[in-house]
Amino acid sequence: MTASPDLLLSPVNHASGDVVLPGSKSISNRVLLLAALARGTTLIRGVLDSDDTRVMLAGLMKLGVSLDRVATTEVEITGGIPFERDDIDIFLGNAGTAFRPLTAALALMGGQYRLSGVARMHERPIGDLVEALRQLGAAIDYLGNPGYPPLAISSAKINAAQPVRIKGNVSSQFLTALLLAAPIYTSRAGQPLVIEVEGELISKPYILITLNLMARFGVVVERDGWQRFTIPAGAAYIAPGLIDVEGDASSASYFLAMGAIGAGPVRVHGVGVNSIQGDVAFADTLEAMGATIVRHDNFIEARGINVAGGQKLRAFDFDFNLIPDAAMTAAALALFADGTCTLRNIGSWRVKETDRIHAMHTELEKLGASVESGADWLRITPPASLAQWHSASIATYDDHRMAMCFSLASFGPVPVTIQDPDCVSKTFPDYFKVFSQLVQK
Ligand SMILES: O=C(O)C1=C[C@@H](OP(=O)(O)O)[C@@H](O)[C@H](O)C1
Ligand SMILES: C=C(OP(=O)(O)O)C(=O)O
Repeated sequence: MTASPDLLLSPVNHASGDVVLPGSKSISNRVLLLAALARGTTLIRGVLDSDDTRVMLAGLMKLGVSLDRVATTEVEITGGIPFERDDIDIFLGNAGTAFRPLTAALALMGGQYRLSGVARMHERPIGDLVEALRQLGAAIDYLGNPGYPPLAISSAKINAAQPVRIKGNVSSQFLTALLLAAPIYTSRAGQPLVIEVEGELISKPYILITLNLMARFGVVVERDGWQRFTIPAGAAYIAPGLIDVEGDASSASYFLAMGAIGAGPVRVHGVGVNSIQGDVAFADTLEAMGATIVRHDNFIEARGINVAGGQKLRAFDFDFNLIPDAAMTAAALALFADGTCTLRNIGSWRVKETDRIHAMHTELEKLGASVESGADWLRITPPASLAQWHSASIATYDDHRMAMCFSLASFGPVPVTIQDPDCVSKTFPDYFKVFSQLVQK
């Protein structure tokens, strides 16, 4: 794919205003699949309209799911299993939340399918999920490198007599995928499906999103800590009628960060105190850095210092394992801190849209920061003075979050160029339009 033209951002001084957030990617793709698997009709409102949800929708349509796009952000789905069509090729771009759950669902459903994505998706691991599905009898072949997409799935006899063991230290999406797909088995079987997590589980709040949404579709998972999950015998999805998707809490992080460094207030609408998304905890990180946060039922507001006027955020040293996506926003904010900032326990960054530890390290250095990094950590010392900032052209590595994070660098004293800004289309096609409406010179 050809890259979009560079975007030059001149220095900005102030940010304030209101943002209506696009729908949550994590909730949208889970709910689209759940509605497709559920008996009955679900109207889903507030669905994210972006690359990641478009590949999920296109995949479901190819599978013969009855799906009506009522409006850009509204989809009506009449579900039921098995899906109508098989023996098809499904392309899922670089959407982890589409690729991993669909792999599990189709492997348990029966039928022949070939699943592929963009080149980077073929470098993102899926072996731990495939191993778990094979324990259940699933027939999955690697069409390229072992442990990675593309995959070929064939019909097989599924049997969950023994607990299935799955690793969760590379991505929580493998456990999410198995949980979401489990009722395809339990609805037809006279026995429960028991999942045991082997070793450490990362990104835990995403599992809570999965369990919450499964419950809304009538499947209550019995849970013993983070170790053991039981989907009861006979458990089947039933359409809840209507689902409203929350605003995306990871997308909210960029705007809340703008309120924190551009005086504010910036108010994001669509997420609030009762959000089921772990990334709302990014507001706590901002508070620790010196921002003032107001939390409401359906909005969060940030106000803070004015870095253009010479003020600084408090430096931090945090474990970011629970909020790996919003953690990138914290890394960009380190440019405005009063000392060295450390991000720990972010090893999953290595296998996301790009190697994010490498990408962050390289691009923050271009702006004048001193950066060190290791297998699962990043340490950033901001430019010592305004004179130490360098104007830079930031590579974005086809990673939407690199583009969105580095827009925050425009609160510094130098112009910043964002390469291939349209890569934000993975989760937030309008990001730079909304950004420009909030900032003032
Ligand atoms: O389940 C989800 O919706 C997600 C889980 C996280 O991935 P990992 O579990 O791989 O960290 C996160 O980074 C991703 O953007 C969305
Ligand atoms: C890691 C991400 O995406 P994916 O759902 O493809 O894993 C992300 O959006 O930051």
